[in-house]
Amino acid sequence: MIARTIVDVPAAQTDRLFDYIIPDHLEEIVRPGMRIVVPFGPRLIQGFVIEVVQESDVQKLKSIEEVLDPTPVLTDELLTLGEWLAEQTICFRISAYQAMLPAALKTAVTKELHLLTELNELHPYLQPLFKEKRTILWKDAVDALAGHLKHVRNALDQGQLAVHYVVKEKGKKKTEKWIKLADSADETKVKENAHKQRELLLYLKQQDKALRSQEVLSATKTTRANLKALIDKHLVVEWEQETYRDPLQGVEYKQTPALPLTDEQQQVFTPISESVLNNQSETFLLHGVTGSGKTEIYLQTIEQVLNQGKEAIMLVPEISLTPQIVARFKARFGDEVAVMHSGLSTGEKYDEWRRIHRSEVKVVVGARSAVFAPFSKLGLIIMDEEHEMSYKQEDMPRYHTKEVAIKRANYHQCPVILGSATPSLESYARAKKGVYTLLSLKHRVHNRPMPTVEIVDMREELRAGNRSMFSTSLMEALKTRLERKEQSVLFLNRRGYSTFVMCRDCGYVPQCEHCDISLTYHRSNHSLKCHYCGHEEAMPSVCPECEGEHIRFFGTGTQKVEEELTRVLPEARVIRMDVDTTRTKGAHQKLLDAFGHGEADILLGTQMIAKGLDFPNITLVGVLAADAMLHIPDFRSGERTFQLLEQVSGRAGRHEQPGEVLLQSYTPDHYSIQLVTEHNYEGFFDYEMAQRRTAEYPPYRFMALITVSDPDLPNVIEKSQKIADYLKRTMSKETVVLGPVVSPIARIKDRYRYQCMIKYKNEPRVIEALQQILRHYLRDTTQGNLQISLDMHPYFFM
Ligand SMILES: Nc1ncnc2c1ncn2[C@@H]1O[C@H](COP(=O)(O)OP(=O)(O)OP(=O)(O)O)[C@@H](O)[C@H]1O
Ligand SMILES: [Zn+2]
Ligand SMILES: [Zn+2]
Repeated sequence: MIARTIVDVPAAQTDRLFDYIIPDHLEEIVRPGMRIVVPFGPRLIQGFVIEVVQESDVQKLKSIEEVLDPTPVLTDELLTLGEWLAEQTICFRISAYQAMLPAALKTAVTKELHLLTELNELHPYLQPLFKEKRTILWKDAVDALAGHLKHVRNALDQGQLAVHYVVKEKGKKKTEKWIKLADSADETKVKENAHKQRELLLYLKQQDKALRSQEVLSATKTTRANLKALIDKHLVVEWEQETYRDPLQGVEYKQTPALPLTDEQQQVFTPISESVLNNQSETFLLHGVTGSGKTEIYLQTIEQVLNQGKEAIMLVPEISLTPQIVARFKARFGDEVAVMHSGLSTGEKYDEWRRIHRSEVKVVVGARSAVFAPFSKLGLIIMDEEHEMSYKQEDMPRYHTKEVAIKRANYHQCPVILGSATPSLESYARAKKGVYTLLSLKHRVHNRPMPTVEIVDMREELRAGNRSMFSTSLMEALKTRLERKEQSVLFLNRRGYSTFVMCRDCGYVPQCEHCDISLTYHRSNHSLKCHYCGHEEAMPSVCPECEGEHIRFFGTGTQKVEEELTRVLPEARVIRMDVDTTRTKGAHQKLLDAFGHGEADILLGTQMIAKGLDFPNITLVGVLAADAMLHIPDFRSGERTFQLLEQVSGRAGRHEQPGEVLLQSYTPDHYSIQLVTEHNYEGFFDYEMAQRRTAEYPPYRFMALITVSDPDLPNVIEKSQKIADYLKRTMSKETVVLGPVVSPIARIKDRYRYQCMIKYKNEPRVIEALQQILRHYLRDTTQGNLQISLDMHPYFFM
């Protein structure tokens, strides 16, 4: 038998199947989706078995050296998905497969076999192995059983054995003592007057399953000595069992029942629920204003999926994967929930993944990569805050989570829900065209009012002599909250600072005359540059608009704001949340808890406080610089600004008390800011779509970004020019090829970077042309220093 294998060498030459002989003693065990160790040149490397076939065309094959997994880590579905992913994003298949697995599986892992039943129930071949201990090394089993591994397979299938993985570098695994009633428990061995022992036995009988020793002792208020007596009499068996590192251990979740849905909620719930019940692969776009109760809909849809015996993936952007969100899911579904996000240690992530892999949980709440959760009976995928950019992966494979979700849902014939108060233009446009089913929640739960939003013109403040970062109205509003003992949120957007130039007198920001994109300041030659088309101009010393002299670039940090805040409002208790204050584990939760318990009056923070917060006492939201993101050189910056402001505003007045929002801005007339005052998503959509149509940007066009880099500048210029020329020659007339131009980050790690962009509509040959470019420069990229990276639907133009 032959294993067709993808080997772990991420390179163009090795991005294909290699055949290996499956030695006889492994024949029963090797299946597609398992990791194996194979000889490759002089080395031994890892690989994934893709297919098992009878014959190979290749002569002189080598043999598989070792099998790393007793059961496949990738299902058939995920194997096919990886192939698709590699093609769509133009990456190596090995990179696609590795993106689907927890990092721990890329490193050395020891496998163990654990006995779950009585020794004598095992196949005679296996019994000697488990005579002395209930856990043995997988490797020892392979050595001892050469040729009879199929018995292990059968025992695994029958649930007599289980596979445990131990991440080597994480060292010690955690174990606990477990007990259960022995199968042939002869109760007459317990003396009449040994009440405690009898009680213990009775309890185990009633529970009729394996239990943690410690739990049983405290439930029956018995001592260890009593238990020991029963074990010695062979009435009870005890063993050590590996426990999972539970990232949420010690946190108690009170069970919450489903809330009766409001009429509006019911109206969107019905079609989704029909789709779930009819096993339809349908994509819903749930557009619901902030506080409209989208999460409750997610919860109840998941419940329905679980009732069908199926599984659900709940995707949340990394940044809003807050303890508060996790708590809402844990409170509804308890132990059925696994959590996956970057805050977990390698070991924890691995444990959560295994709980999914072994079908011990039915719901996973997680960031981007959780879309690959190895469920086999998937009934639903939800993507909350679907407009968030973090759903796009920025390293190979550069996939968008939404596309993967829809692909998987297609395979499993189940619905996808994309939810947001501010959907991406792409998704909303597709929903309007009927590609997705549009569902709307236009009102907050129980018709609570949306917060009132007011724009504060910071140019006026400057004119009136106020040079501080807080406007007079914001100070007033903060003071009122202090008096009323209500809470405020202050939001500082740090993204986008310091790259753009702005006039502080009139709010003017220099734009490229060809691209409608803010120009970027270049310190080195004191100039302004467009990163789409290469246009360059001198940095003005006075504002071309108002001739004012306060034209410069911009920047401030949360720490500075905090200092200023304590100076002007010394009586206010402030909690600051940013990357610095949330670095340690659990800090995020602690700060939010403190704020939730009313230990502070003001929560000051960055992006991480923009979403998911649901605190009843917040009645004021202040945004210090609403325009900060508006001027990032990216055609989506208007969209992002609207989305972010609408989301932050949504934190105010979610419960009984009404909310107020103040947006400080130097460009108060910009539509992305203006339309937030009316919470007018539709209006924003129409306006922005018109812009995109004129400038030929997505969703009217697709885009692809090609970045070329090399330590040798002339080489980068030459190669990127040739690539652009080739594309211009091969693409159809309507397709626009922009560049080559210097990348916004012109040099990284001594590599000079240039980029080209393609804007296309109907261009079936795009992927092929790009692959052709990669092939053409194969020698330069493997033997020289040249790098060419491709991003099919770019979200970052750096
Ligand atoms: N049917 C209901 N009855 C009573 N309260 C509800 C109901 N549905 C939701 N709520 C409550 O309304 C508040 C807002 O709901 P939720 O957080 O689900 O909104 P959301 O649309 O997800 O908001 P956002 O997009 O702003 O995060 C929550 O406190 C929630 O418990
Ligand atoms: Zn000006
Ligand atoms: Zn330009």
